[in-house]
Amino acid sequence: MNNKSHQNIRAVCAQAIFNVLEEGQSLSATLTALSYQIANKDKALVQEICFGVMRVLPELNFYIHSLMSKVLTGKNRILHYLLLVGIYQILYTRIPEHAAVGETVNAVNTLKKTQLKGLINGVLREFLRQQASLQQTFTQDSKQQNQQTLHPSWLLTRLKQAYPQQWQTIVNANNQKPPMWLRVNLNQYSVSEYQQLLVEQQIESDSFPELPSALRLLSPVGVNKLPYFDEGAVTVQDLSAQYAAYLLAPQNGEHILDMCAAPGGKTTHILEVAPKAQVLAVDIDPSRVKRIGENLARLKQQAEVKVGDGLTPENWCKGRSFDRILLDAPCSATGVIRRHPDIKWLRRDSDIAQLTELQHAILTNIWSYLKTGGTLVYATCSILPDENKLQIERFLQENTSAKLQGELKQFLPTENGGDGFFYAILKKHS
Ligand SMILES: C[S@@+](CC[C@H](N)C(=O)[O-])C[C@H]1O[C@@H](n2cnc3c(N)ncnc32)[C@H](O)[C@@H]1O
Repeated sequence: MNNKSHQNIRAVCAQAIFNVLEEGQSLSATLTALSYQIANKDKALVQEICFGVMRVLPELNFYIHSLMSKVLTGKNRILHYLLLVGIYQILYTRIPEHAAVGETVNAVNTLKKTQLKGLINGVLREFLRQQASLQQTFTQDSKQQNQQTLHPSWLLTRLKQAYPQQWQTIVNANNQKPPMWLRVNLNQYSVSEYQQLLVEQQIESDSFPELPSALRLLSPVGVNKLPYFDEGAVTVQDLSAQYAAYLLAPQNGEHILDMCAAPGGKTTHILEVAPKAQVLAVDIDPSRVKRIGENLARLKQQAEVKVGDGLTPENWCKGRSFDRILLDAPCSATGVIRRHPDIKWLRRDSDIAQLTELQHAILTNIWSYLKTGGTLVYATCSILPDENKLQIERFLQENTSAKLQGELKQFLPTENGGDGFFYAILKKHS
């Protein structure tokens, strides 16, 4: 795309946030769709603003509701989101105030609402005048206690119930920017060898003794900065997600089903651990399935890749059976809120029961394709017991051929550590 199609980036941010909060689109998907409007040099700032607004949304809304007697609605709703973009920059970026306000006010023209330029300018300037007292009210007023957690109340209720001692730590971890973890391809480099390559690029990292492949970068970088990324030397993958392939313990020559596999983060790890395993990777979403192929190609790995529904395996794997199955089930993603803060505003309490039923149905359908003596690893990036512990307890009660191996693993998100994740290893007996 040429530069002419690049827009005022504050306007693009307001549009992206509108698409998430009014249209229910995921932030990553909407930013991909809008990316042709954003110059490469601006991409990091757009990400920073949009993800940041999602992270602190209740705080920004509190300021706007304090400053305006009537919030913007209807055809002018997009300007409400532009105001969030403006205030976020003032509070959370190093952009000088005058530039943050000036650029945000200019975006009103791009959004073809020129008649409201004065209003947007006025609200932002009033915010600058009242900033200190508004911030104090937000952080200290006991009426704002729920809002201060920056989480929706339905999720807070569930977290408090499940983790009466830890919910605050979870909420704090969810409100941080996520660390960037790498999975080193041990077929190419040891962790210490790759760390050395990183040092040569002035990229600092920590290793993590518990997992042989994991490295945490002290500050995130674009993948184009990672040595030999295109040659498959490393994959970007959170620490907790890296347990999946080790718990599955695939062996060369075995038949493995990677169910709900897209975009293939765990498929490629399975093949790094057992390069001669016969892997079938299946996912319901054709556009995401394409990305499994791209990831396999980067790592020069072979697998059978199919679009298929976990609810109807008879349509795509009739007559086959597997030594091991990884079911990385669709879930609330409540363990990865710090990576996808839009989840807080896209999910509804009622989604949890629906997801729990979907997970149960996929697990039950897929179980009959596991050989006797085989292993199934059930995984989610959720921290809610309904999708995890209670799900597995119900399955064990209903299926006498299933036995739990080892303990259930519920990882909670930790600051600078891994995401929230859950694993259960199930063995099939006759
Ligand atoms: C947690 S993501 C998988 C991440 C992947 N395993 C990885 O490591 O890269 C869950 C996946 O489940 C897929 N999915 C949702 N419902 C499904 C269904 N009924 N059958 C198959 N896949 C489904 C989604 O398209 C999504 O890609």
